[in-house]
Amino acid sequence: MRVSCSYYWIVDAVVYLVDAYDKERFTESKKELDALLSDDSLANVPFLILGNKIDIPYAASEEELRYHLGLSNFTTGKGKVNLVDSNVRPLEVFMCSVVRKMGYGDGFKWVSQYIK
Ligand SMILES: Nc1nc2c(ncn2[C@@H]2O[C@H](COP(=O)(O)OP(=O)(O)OP(=O)(O)O)[C@@H](O)[C@H]2O)c(=O)[nH]1
Repeated sequence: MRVSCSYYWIVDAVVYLVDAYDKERFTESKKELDALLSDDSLANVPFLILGNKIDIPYAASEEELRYHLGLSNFTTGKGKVNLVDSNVRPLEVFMCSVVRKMGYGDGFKWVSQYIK
């Protein structure tokens, strides 16, 4: 059963939270992410990918997560990057720890520049 379309109507951005510690589920995470990225109703919507649980030593690094999610060549750059005329969907990976309250703030700041 596919229910994802019932989660959103008008979407300014997608925040996709991945457990960076749960390496066995990276394939599943990639599959779900790919489905969202290829969804026509989300075309051009900025994607913030958060790699969570980096307080755990064995958690994947940012580079590892990019690789396993197939994003190595698709991230558009941190900081202020003007993509207005480029027709490129803003997409970036930020690592975070929700329990330590760190990392996600930079991600939300980054994505907010693309929300009108
Ligand atoms: N160490 C650590 N634990 C966290 C962090 N964020 C959430 N957790 C813990 O992880 C446990 C499970 O939460 P999630 O991984 O979010 O679980 P879930 O996504 O609902 O479940 P799954 O779909 O099975 O992964 C809870 O005990 C959380 O407290 C984090 O940043 N660091």
